[in-house]
Amino acid sequence: MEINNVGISFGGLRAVSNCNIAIKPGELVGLIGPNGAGKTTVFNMLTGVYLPTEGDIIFEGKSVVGLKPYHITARGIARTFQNIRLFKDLTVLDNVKIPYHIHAKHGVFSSVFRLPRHFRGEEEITQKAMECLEVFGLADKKQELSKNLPYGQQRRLEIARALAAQPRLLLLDEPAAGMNPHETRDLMELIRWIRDQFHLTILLIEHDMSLVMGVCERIYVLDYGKVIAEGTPDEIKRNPKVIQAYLGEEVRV
Ligand SMILES: Nc1ncnc2c1ncn2[C@@H]1O[C@H](COP(=O)(O)OP(=O)(O)OP(=O)(O)O)[C@@H](O)[C@H]1O
Repeated sequence: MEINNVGISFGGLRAVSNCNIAIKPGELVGLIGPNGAGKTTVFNMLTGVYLPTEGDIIFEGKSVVGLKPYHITARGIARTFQNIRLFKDLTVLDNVKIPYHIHAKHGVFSSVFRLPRHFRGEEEITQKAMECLEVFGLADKKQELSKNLPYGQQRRLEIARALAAQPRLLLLDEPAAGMNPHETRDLMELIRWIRDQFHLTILLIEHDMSLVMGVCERIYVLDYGKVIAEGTPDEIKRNPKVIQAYLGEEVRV
């Protein structure tokens, strides 16, 4: 994935400018920066929520700029949100089944007329969704309404649902927000594991510096909408520009 000279303005505000980020297949990369630096805006441009004012975003050799979020998901990019956005009144299982339909082979025709192909397709989707829930330790919660899960499990379910869209690039917006240190550590191990297991590329936004440093192989730092540094966790920790950008914020490294 390549973000080439991307920028966006909201009225007079340059939220992101001249942003260049390149991620190779299989990398686990962090995107960090102080509050309001433009991290979520970058995710919103990658997923078609916002249209960049300039620049291009190339995924697997083709531009995704101008595509609708649904089409971008179908092209292989899935995300989670800073504020959990589950289908609250659906069960845990249904939350994970829905994205599998993007790739379902049984079409609308066989579903409307309840043809055998529809039932075979549904069975296959249920099985895949259950396997996905197993990975996230949520299989025994399959019939619960997602809104009734404890917070940490809702966060895991959101990642499970993103994974169910069978992406090749997974974007995680503060996946550990609100989790306790124990849950956070487990989640980070899980993120590494799913990257390896499902051959994913992952870009994640995270506020907890120790966490980003521990899990990511490479990090980009945004400040006032600009990439001010890129490097390994060690390089980033020592980078004077990064230290300067974080002055006044609590930095846990
Ligand atoms: N739809 C919008 N309309 C106007 N301004 C916006 C919009 N979306 C984002 N912004 C502004 O763009 C800037 C970057 O916001 P963004 O949410 O991307 O930052 P962030 O780095 O993700 O911050 P945080 O760490 O606090 O989540 C902020 O000044 C924000 O107020």
